[in-house]
Amino acid sequence: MRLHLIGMPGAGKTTLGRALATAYEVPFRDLDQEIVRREQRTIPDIFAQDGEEYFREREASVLRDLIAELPDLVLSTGGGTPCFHHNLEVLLESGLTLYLAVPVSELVRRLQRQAASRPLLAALPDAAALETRLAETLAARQQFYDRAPLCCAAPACSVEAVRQLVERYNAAV
Ligand SMILES: Nc1ncnc2c1ncn2[C@@H]1O[C@H](COP(=O)(O)OP(=O)(O)OP(=O)(O)O)[C@@H](O)[C@H]1O
Ligand SMILES: O=C(O)C1=C[C@@H](O)[C@@H](O)[C@H](O)C1
Ligand SMILES: [Mg+2]
Repeated sequence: MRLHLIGMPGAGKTTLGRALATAYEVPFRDLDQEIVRREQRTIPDIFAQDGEEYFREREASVLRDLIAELPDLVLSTGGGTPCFHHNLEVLLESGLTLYLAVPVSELVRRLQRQAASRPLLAALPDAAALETRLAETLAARQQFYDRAPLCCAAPACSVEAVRQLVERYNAAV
């Protein structure tokens, strides 16, 4: 089984993905972490040294590599992954994709202390600016996220809740 998690930065894709992989007893990969491993530098460094376009190309190619390599996989994507280089089509065709939906107010709470490690959110002066940026980003990305066949909304999105969603989905198709 391949299960892909998509959603905004701070939605909990990495945290939940790791727990789901343990529960399903399949390998876990985090796309951001795989890019960092292969590039031997952090995401802020990649953005600063080579720009977002380069990052998006690496993201698209590492995504395709992981899917080709691992028939069983829980994959946590980056927040922007489904929105570039036809990655959403790749995700939809190669596994079951779940959108982890979290309100902007909750994302602000979670990301306030971590914005510096996320280049697209760095250098914002305060929580209000972070909230505006996240709301604009979500508005642009919603059309991609909404194409996932499964959606789980915070705070109900536990490992058990996702397992039930997947079970119901598989029984229905
Ligand atoms: N269900 C949850 N409830 C509260 N906080 C959470 C929950 N899941 C994750 N967090 C916290 O929110 C922050 C972001 O979580 P995480 O890194 O898993 O998100 P992400 O979706 O992978 O983000 P990114 O797209 O930036 O990689 C972390 O500090 C994490 O501890
Ligand atoms: O929302 C985004 O576009 C990003 C989210 C992170 O997961 C990283 O993939 C990177 O910082 C870009
Ligand atoms: Mg993550």
